[in-house]
Amino acid sequence: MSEGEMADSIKHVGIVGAGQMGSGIAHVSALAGYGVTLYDIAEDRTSAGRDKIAATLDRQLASQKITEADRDAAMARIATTTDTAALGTADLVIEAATEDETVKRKIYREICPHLAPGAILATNTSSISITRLASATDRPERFMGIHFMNPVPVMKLVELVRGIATEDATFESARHYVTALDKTISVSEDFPAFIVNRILLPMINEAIYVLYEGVGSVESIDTAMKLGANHPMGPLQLADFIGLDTCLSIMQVLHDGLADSKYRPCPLLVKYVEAGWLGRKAGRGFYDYRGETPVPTR
Ligand SMILES: CC(=O)CC(=O)SCCNC(=O)CCNC(=O)[C@H](O)C(C)(C)COP(=O)(O)OP(=O)(O)OC[C@H]1O[C@@H](n2cnc3c(N)ncnc32)[C@H](O)[C@@H]1OP(=O)(O)O
Ligand SMILES: NC(=O)C1=CN([C@@H]2O[C@H](COP(=O)(O)OP(=O)(O)OC[C@H]3O[C@@H](n4cnc5c(N)ncnc54)[C@H](OP(=O)(O)O)[C@@H]3O)[C@@H](O)[C@H]2O)C=CC1
Repeated sequence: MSEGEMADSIKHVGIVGAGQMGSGIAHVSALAGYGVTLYDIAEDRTSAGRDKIAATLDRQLASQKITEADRDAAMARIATTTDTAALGTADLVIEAATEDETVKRKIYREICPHLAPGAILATNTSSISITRLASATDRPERFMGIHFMNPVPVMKLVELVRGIATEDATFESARHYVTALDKTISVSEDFPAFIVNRILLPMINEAIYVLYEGVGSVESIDTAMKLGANHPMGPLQLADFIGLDTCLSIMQVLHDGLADSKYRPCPLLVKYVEAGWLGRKAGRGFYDYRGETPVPTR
C-alpha cells in the first residue's frame, strides 16, 4: 500500500468513552461520512451519548448548518456498544475515557486484543504523556494523541501529538482523518498538557486561586475575563464546562511532569472535586445548574 492509500485507509472509527468528548468525536466523524462504533462500559452512558448527538444534530439542522438528510445519515452511521469486541471493525480507535492514566491503561489492556492488527489507536487525553500511554499498548508505532477541543462540533482546532515510537504513516493517517473533519491541526511535542492546556489550565487554576483568596466572587471573576479580555466564557464557567475532575487531573499532570510549584492545583479546586461538584456534567461546580439559570456557588 502506498503512503497515500495508507493515509486514506480509515473508513470506520471506534470511540471509547461516550462522555462529552467521545460523543462529540462520534458526532463529527459520522457527519463526515465515517462509520462509528461508540463504546462505553454501561448502556446508560452509550444511550446518553447517542441522545446528546441527536440533540446537537437537531440544533445544527435548526440553524441550517446541515440538512435533514445529513442528520439522518449521520445517526444511521453510529452504532453504540458495551462490548469491546465490537471495536474490531475499526481502522482507527480513539480513546476518550476519563482523564486518569490508570483507567486509560486498563482500557488499552482490555481492548488491544480485540483490535484489527493494523488499526491505529489514538488518545484524546488532555495532558498525559503519549509515549507513556503508548507503552501500555501492543502498538506504540500505531499510537498517538488526537486531541479535540470541547465542544467538538464547534471548535476548529485538533492537536496532533506523536509519541516517541509513532510512525510517520500513523501520523499521516491521523492528519488525513482530521482534515476530512474540516478541523485545523496544530502539532505539539509530547510534553505535559501539550500546547492549549499548558497555557489554558494555569489561567483557569489562577482564576480559582483568585476566588480562593477572596479577590473576587465567581460572578466578578467571570465577568472580568469575559468583558475585560473578551473571552467567550469566564474561566470558572469554562472550568465547569470542561469538568473540574478533568481540570484537576491536567493540573496534577503539569505539576508532576514539570516539577514547578507554579502548577500547584488550587486547594479549592481539589475541594470541589472531592465534593463531587464536577461542573456542568454533575449539575454543580462553580455554578449550580439545577435550576433554570446557573447560580454561583460562592
Ligand atoms: C480541556 C481540553 O483538553 C481542551 C479544551 O477543550 S479546552 C476548552 C476549549 N473550549 C472553549 O474554550 C470554549 C469557549 N466557549 C465558546 O467558545 C462558546 O461559549 C461556545 C462555542 C461553547 C458557545 O458559544 P455561544 O455563542 O456562547 O453560545 P451559542 O450561541 O449557544 O452557541 C454557538 C454555537 O455553538 C453551538 N454549541 C454551543 N454549545 C454546544 C455544545 N456543547 N455542543 C455542540 N454545539 C454547541 C450552538 O449550537 C451554536 O451553533 P449555531 O451557531 O449553529 O446555532
Ligand atoms: N472535557 C473537556 O473539555 C475535554 C476533555 N478531553 C479529554 O477527553 C477525555 C474524556 O473527557 P470527557 O469526555 O470530558 O469526560 P466525561 O467524564 O464526560 O466522559 C468520560 C467517559 O468515559 C467513561 N469511562 C470511564 N471508564 C471507562 C472505561 N473503562 N471504558 C470505557 N469508558 C469509560 C465514563 O464513564 P463513567 O462516567 O461511568 O465513569 C464517561 O462516560 C479525557 O481524557 C479528557 O481529558 C479533551 C479535550 C477537552
